[in-house]
Amino acid sequence: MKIYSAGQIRNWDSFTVQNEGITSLQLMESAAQACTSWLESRFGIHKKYCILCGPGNNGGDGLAIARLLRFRGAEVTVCAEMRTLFKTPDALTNWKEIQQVPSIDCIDLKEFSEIVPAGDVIYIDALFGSGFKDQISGVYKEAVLHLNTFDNIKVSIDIPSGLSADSLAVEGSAILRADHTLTFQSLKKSFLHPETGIFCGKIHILDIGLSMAFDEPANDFAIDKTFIGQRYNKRNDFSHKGSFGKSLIVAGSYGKMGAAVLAVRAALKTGSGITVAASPTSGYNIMQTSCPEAMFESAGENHLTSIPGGEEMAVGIGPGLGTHSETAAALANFLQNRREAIVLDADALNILAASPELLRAVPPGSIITPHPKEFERLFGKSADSFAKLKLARQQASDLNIYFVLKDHNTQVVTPEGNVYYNTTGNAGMAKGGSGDVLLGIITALVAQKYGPEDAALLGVWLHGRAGDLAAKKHSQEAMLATDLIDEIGTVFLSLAEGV
Ligand SMILES: NC(=O)C1=CN([C@@H]2O[C@H](COP(=O)(O)OP(=O)(O)OC[C@H]3O[C@@H](n4cnc5c(N)ncnc54)[C@H](OP(=O)(O)O)[C@@H]3O)[C@@H](O)[C@H]2O)[C@@H](O)CC1
Ligand SMILES: [K+]
Repeated sequence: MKIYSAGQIRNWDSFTVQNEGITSLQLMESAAQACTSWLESRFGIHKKYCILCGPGNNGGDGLAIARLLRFRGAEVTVCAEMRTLFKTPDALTNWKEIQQVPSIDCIDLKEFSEIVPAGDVIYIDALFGSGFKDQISGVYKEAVLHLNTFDNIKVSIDIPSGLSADSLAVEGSAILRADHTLTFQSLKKSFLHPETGIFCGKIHILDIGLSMAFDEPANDFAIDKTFIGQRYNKRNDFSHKGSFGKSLIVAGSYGKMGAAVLAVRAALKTGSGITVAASPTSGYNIMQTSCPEAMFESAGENHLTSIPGGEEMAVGIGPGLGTHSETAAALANFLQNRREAIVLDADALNILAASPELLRAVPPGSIITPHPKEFERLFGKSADSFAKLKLARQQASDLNIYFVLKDHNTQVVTPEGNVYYNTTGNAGMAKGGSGDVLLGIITALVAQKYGPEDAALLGVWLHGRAGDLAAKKHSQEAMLATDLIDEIGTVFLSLAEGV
């Protein structure tokens, strides 16, 4: 799914009006109907709503929702700024319609800050949407700050008010903290960054009938199920283990063999035909017992002192390696001789951070998977996640490599400057071992001849989906990286069925 900017969303709106033979007022009605149906299916009928309406079309949506909810038997109060009222023709039309509907209470927004919340009222935020600029002030700010103190359920229409669709909010500005955001047709960029996404609560994408023929270039994408379905290659019945390639997982040191085992098990479960663990000899028994399906290649005593060439193999390096100077030298030597793309994580990245000149030796097309601290060690501190992404885009292009920036919505950054936000995964995955599993998954996909972009995209999506299934079974608190590996099979089954 493409992620359009606020300006492009406006173009999408106009395109739909021009090409689908509907008016902008009908589009507003369609948006209001989608929201009303969602509210009823979620909260039931005959509920009490208080709808805060802003001056533009987001406010117009709120008014149309108020009318539809009232017709369906809900108790509805509308709060709007009576001094300036509504600025767009469609919002004004809906304001006139509201006057015809019996028993909708209308109160001035300036009185809202005096309101004491009633426990059973659901608050709808239709103050500002994609036309919002800068920061909230005056009566709108007071309303948002007051509403944020309520424990009641808060539902934002399209975007939490005060949040821009495309960028970080102005520091210190008021933003509505929603429990749910009902957004139209596609995700907005700000929903996918931690500083801004935190205001959205649970995000629900509603189809309001924007034209599917609309197509403008974009550099930002969300990795969703349809997208993955197009990139996943089903196995054919006449394959043998050689068809699925060989993975070499270079991982582990004395006391850190767990990370190596997780990466190797993940590679095995992701379908690598032949999987070899290159680890220190002290980890031999651990690896052979935990992963009998894998082969073992000794590459040092207690830490790695050499890295096998891995010719014709997909190579993933990093989990549990440690940063011993001999291991660092082995990695430097390997990079200088390796031509084909590789996957790097964890201590491999820490070694690169200590010798940044080595970054230039990373083969083109390689995938590196830093968590926020590892990225900072490699490229320095960024002011925020938007600035970090800009830096990652620049580095991916300069170094001709792919980044997997691990985060709440992990981002895959390509050398061409595209960013793909992952939409699977949960907070239960923010624990030791999860990154080791991701390295194993991506390496196994590279072994199966996925190009680096598809391996990274499919890898992060699959990893997150397996994490979601593990959380469902065990809870976010109790789930382990091994539980995640156990769910990889279920994800493949659903992919093969096209679900
Ligand atoms: N996408 C679609 O296809 C569809 C979109 N729809 C809906 O339309 C919404 C977008 O509507 P929109 O463009 O009218 O903008 P919106 O967010 O209501 O705000 C603009 C108003 O706020 C004002 N304003 C701005 N910043 C301000 C500030 N800091 N402080 C104070 N005021 C400020 C601004 O004033 P101005 O800048 O013009 O002076 C203007 O009056 C979208 O989110 C969705 O809900 C659906 O109806 C149907 C299909
Ligand atoms: K809103």
